[in-house]
Amino acid sequence: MVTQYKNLINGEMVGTSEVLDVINPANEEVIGQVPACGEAELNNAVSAARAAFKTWSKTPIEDRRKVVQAIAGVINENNDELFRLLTAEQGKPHAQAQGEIAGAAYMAGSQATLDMDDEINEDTEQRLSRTRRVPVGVVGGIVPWNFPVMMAVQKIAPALLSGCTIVLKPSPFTPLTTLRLAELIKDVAPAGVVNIITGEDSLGPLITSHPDIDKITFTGSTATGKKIMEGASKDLKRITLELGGNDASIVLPDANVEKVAEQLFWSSFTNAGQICVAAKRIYIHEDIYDELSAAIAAYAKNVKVGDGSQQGTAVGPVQNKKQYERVLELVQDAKDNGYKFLVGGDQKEEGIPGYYVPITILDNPPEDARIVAEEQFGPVMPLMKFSTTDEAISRANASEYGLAGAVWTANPDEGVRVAEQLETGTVWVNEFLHLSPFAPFGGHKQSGFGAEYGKEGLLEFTYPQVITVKKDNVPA
Ligand SMILES: NC(=O)C1=CN([C@@H]2O[C@H](COP(=O)(O)OP(=O)(O)OC[C@H]3O[C@@H](n4cnc5c(N)ncnc54)[C@H](OP(=O)(O)O)[C@@H]3O)[C@@H](O)[C@H]2O)C=CC1
Ligand SMILES: CCCCCC/C=C/C(=O)O
Repeated sequence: MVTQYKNLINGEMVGTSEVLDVINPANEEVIGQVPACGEAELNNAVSAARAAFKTWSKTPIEDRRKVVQAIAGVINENNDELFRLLTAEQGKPHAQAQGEIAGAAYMAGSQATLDMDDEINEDTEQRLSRTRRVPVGVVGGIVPWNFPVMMAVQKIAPALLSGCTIVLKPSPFTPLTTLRLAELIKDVAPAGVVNIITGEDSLGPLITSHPDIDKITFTGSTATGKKIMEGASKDLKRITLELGGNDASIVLPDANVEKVAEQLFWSSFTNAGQICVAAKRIYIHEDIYDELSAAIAAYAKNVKVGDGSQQGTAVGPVQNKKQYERVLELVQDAKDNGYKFLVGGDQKEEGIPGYYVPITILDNPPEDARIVAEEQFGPVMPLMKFSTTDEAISRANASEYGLAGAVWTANPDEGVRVAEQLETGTVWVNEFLHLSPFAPFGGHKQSGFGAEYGKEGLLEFTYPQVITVKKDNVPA
């Protein structure tokens, strides 16, 4: 008997007669069914959020903070149950799933400490002008399948703290952990403040163009981001878009090969490479290219790809069939063009269920190879050789994306000099995949706009309202 999950609407867990199957990518078996909501259920959720907004937006921020902290608390308390379910639906190995759940709780708890105090613009004898922040209203949150819990919480926490209410749609590929989380949220948040609904691919566009939703916060592909912008333009909804990336790492010649090989590997292969900020193009200086590429390949050969619930698995399957086929297509294109593979290049053994892509590392493919120029979003790592730092910077910047990047060097000052020339919203020097709840995270160019996290991320859920009092003109 397949477990039936319900949606959270107006403080109640509710189902629908139509349901959608959810598949475990490690074995392609159905592991749960979720409601297939349409317009009627969406309208109920939006009405509940609108009604709750009246009170929630007037609730003191200190009380809203407590609710966000309570959400962080229930996530932490239920890590053990949540991470197993997350592995089953998303595919990531247990340790990484545990990390995502703990990370989501940490991000929510930390964001709960943020403030949006009034700011004084002018305080003179003539006038007092201040900016206050007012919540935008009902938020529609749309999230993908690579970090379902982190992404859900990343939308819910700042929305609630700002005084907004939310209708959140998980990806139909990975809704289960979020719906379990919905049950936990039901017990700690007032009815209607958080609503979580699932449905077929018609649901996202319905949310985007719903006349009573005031803002969309979205994480996913650039192509979908553009559609959302279009759908939201009718009512001039506020939007925050966290989109794709084709993030470059630059390894300068003074980098210690032994120290960076393993870290570079995980900057590309964590979550089977399905991270917007994963390193997707690695530029290595020619002086250390042979040694470093050999060290990465040697490390890769001992990494186990398999079912994330099995001990020893370090890289799980790709999350869904569509993505699996896309990654295989890019690998096949590289083969057809005769590019050299240091590791991988073949498909999994025939007859084994699951969306497994063997670890794939390419040896110096050209810039215009599809596997370099496109966002792979899979367990794939092209290594490329460069001669001068300026050349590496210019190749790194030759992308329509601008999400993140990294520089690896024994000289952090030089790392910062290079970082400042990269056209991305985040750059790490001798670090990877670290996001802070206190720093704005967002893309340049076609990686989106707006920010999440930090005060900037919180303010995205608000309108500024400027109140000016003319002190010397009181008509008394
Ligand atoms: N930046 C990131 O973190 C991510 C980037 N990607 C990139 O996107 C590629 C495709 O992945 P895919 O799953 O198709 O990602 P999408 O961007 O299509 O999907 C992400 C979310 O958006 C929803 N959605 C899709 N179309 C619309 C629409 N027109 N209006 C409103 N919501 C919509 C999806 O729901 P539904 O499935 O029901 O349509 C899902 O909840 C990947 O290969 C990868 O390159 C993917 C995931 C995350
Ligand atoms: C271990 C890395 C955590 C990154 C979480 C943020 C991911 C964003 C995205 O893929 O959109």
